[in-house]
Amino acid sequence: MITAGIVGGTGYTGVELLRLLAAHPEVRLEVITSRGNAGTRVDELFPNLRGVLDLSFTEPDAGRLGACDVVFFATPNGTCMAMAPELIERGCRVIDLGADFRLRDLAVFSEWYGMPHSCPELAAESVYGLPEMHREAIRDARLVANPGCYPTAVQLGFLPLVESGLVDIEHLIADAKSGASGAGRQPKQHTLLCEAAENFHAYGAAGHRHLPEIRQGLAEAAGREVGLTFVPHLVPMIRGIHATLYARLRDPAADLQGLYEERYAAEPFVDVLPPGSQPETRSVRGGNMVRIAVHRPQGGDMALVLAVEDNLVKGAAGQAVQNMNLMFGLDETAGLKHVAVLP
Ligand SMILES: NC(=O)C1=CN([C@@H]2O[C@H](COP(=O)(O)OP(=O)(O)OC[C@H]3O[C@@H](n4cnc5c(N)ncnc54)[C@H](OP(=O)(O)O)[C@@H]3O)[C@@H](O)[C@H]2O)C=CC1
Ligand SMILES: CC(=O)N[C@@H](CCC(=O)OP(=O)(O)O)C(=O)O
Repeated sequence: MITAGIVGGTGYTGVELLRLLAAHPEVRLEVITSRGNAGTRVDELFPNLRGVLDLSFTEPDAGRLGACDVVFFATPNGTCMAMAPELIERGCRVIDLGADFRLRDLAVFSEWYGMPHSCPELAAESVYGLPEMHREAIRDARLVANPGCYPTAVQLGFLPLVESGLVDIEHLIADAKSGASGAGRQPKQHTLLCEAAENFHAYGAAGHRHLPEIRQGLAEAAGREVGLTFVPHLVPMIRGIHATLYARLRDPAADLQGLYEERYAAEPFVDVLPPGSQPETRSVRGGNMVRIAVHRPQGGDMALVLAVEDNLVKGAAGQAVQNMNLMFGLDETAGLKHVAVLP
């Protein structure tokens, strides 16, 4: 059995990790931290875990966490980089669900996240945990940077087009919508029921912190810089991301359906839908699957890609478990085979 710890077990990604790891056949959860709830039983706070998890929250302690095989950070940005060096020194492997190790250029990190980076050496060795791009490197990584929720959907949606050179990569457009759990569990005015329900709006139109992360991944896939307009929106639902992606085709006769089916044929968590499909967020709710449909509206020269994921699963905790499975040589789908919840 692999022993696991979670730092930050009371946020939405933390409790989602608990749900997935409690049912994982190869994992024993040893430590789950919360400074604000230390001493409280996990199932007192989260009754969905009654009878499946006999643990209480503790203070984050490097000694106890460092004895685990793997430690997940489901914490605000800046937390993982403060603790990861000591844990890795103690021999455990680390998966950060936050953004501390996602960006290669640490000046770009500081610009978007408003903090200096405290461990550039670890940043240099960390692996960006998008298995569909970096599967082999993830297997050997000591430190994995789990991608952001929007970047997972947008990169997977664009990858086949960008890798193949079939589209104009200077003018990519990503129009994405997220449910409110993406904003985390901390109370914020814009996610109050009376603000978010019966309401719909864009945010971050001038620049969102996921823009440099998406650009970095797509540039790597393309072999050169890409131009991207990315606009996120908040929709009145709890879970789910829907990304509508646009790119101008350089070869309007290209077989887009065949391209996507071939690129993702061996991927356990990317489902390319039949021609003409329009995926719904509820088709991935609670599951680790990304469902993608590719269109060429009116047979014109624009490629239109529709991608849906659950922001808390493939966009966060599920992808983190997928990465852990790769790091420990397990079946990549272990603990992630459950079907989405519909309706
Ligand atoms: N929500 C989403 O859809 C996604 C979120 N993420 C990322 O995952 C991370 C967690 O997100 P989310 O679950 O929404 O976060 P929350 O803000 O809801 O939860 C934060 C958790 O971290 C703990 N925590 C906060 N500060 C510290 C600290 N300094 N040291 C140790 N523990 C701390 C908190 O517990 P306590 O204060 O009691 O210790 C709490 O359990 C974030 O980096 C987020 O950006 C990534 C992808 C998607
Ligand atoms: C709806 C909503 O507010 N979503 C969050 C993004 C989700 C997230 O947590 O992103 P990181 O993992 O990079 O922090 C936002 O736009 O800030």
